[in-house]
Amino acid sequence: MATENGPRHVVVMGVSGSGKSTVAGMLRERTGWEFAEADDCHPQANIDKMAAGTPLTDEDRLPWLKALAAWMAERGRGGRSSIITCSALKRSYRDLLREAGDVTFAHLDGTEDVLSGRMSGRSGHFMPSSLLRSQLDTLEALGRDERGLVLDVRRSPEDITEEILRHLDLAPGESTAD
Ligand SMILES: Nc1ncnc2c1ncn2[C@@H]1O[C@H](COP(=O)(O)OP(=O)(O)OP(=O)(O)O)[C@@H](O)[C@H]1O
Ligand SMILES: O=C(O)[C@H](O)[C@@H](O)[C@H](O)[C@H](O)CO
Repeated sequence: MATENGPRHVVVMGVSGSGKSTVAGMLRERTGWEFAEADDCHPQANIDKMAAGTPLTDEDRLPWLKALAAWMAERGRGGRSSIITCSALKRSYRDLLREAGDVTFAHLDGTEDVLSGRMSGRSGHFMPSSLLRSQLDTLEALGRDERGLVLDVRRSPEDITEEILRHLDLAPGESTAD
């Protein structure tokens, strides 16, 4: 639950194929908040590495996470709320992102079965389904002290979006562009 009246930031998180882009797109439509897709912010070396089937290391992710935190913080300084997609698999990664200000994590949670089906059902994405296991092994669940919520990916994207909006205390249908 948000505790401030200033700008807020939502990180739609989860492993590959969990629906981050889909849900974040709906949230953006509903809120009018600024949006960044973390996959677009990876350096090419990271994309190439994942496309070749090699998981990223902490070192690979660190500059990328810092850049995402800086992007949110910059919006916040301008009084603007924002939404990003980001795997945010480890608590230490989320600690970095939290430095941006009032950050809520919406974790899209699903089993390997469901997620691998979704990954193989899409085309033209650099991420191979073979990396899903390492993503799930790396994932650290949200701690009770971390601001956020967990959503089952078997629900519809619309339903998930509504729940995130309710969690943020944003009435359904309300446009809150700020
Ligand atoms: N709640 C949902 N129910 C059913 N299908 C979904 C749901 N959310 C997303 N999908 C579908 O699952 C696939 C993966 O979704 P999406 O690309 O949004 O995931 P992602 O987490 O952004 O993936 P990545 O991090 O690998 O880019 C897409 O084909 C999308 O249409
Ligand atoms: O931290 C990571 O390993 C990456 O961000 C991955 O999660 C992918 O970029 C993303 O999921 C696209 O499939």
